[in-house]
Amino acid sequence: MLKIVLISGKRKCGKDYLSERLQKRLDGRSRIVRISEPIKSEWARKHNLNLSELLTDGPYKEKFRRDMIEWSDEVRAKDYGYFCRLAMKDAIDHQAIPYVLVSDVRRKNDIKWFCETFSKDKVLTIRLTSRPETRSARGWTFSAGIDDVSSECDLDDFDGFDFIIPNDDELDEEAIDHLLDKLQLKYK
Ligand SMILES: Nc1ncnc2c1ncn2[C@@H]1O[C@H](COP(=O)(O)OP(=O)(O)OP(=O)(O)O)[C@@H](O)[C@H]1O
Repeated sequence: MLKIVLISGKRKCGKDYLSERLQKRLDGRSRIVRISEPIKSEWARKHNLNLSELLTDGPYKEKFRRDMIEWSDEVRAKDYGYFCRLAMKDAIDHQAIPYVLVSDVRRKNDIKWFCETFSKDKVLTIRLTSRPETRSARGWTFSAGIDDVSSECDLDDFDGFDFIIPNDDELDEEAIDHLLDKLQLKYK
């Protein structure tokens, strides 16, 4: 049965890290979907930029982050599901893979779109939290226009998460299995 896990958390809380750990443990039963992918691919096409560099975690992505946020907000204002729909297109076409891990959920409207589109019983929400010191040690520094806008803060006051997971320490295999058990996702 299709299950969609929506993973959110502030920058450098470990959303990608956790998604990859879960995917590895689920061994072929899951795929990772990133809402930022269609944002980046449309942005790259529009501005004739290098998409593969934009998709990696580095200075190139950071250089365009603020402008991409502003532009994608304008698109979302007209259609809040626009990027979620594009990001999920391939995943829906490959339903043989039962679990989808959405690794960069940032807004209440993202959650709303998934619940409306797939029904609430298929959707699980995770909020990852890390202390500011932990995030700094992972390379985060506060940037005005990025850390104080809705793409980063909209979910701060959302109180409907199914699971809130602290991520300050190394997650060992037992911790990953424990989380998968809580999510009721099957692994071997
Ligand atoms: N529990 C953990 N143990 C060890 N390293 C971790 C852990 N969680 C995250 N990291 C590391 O911290 C860094 C930031 O994590 P990650 O890229 O997953 O954050 P993110 O929330 O996806 O960030 P962003 O929103 O900026 O894309 C990565 O180098 C990742 O490997």
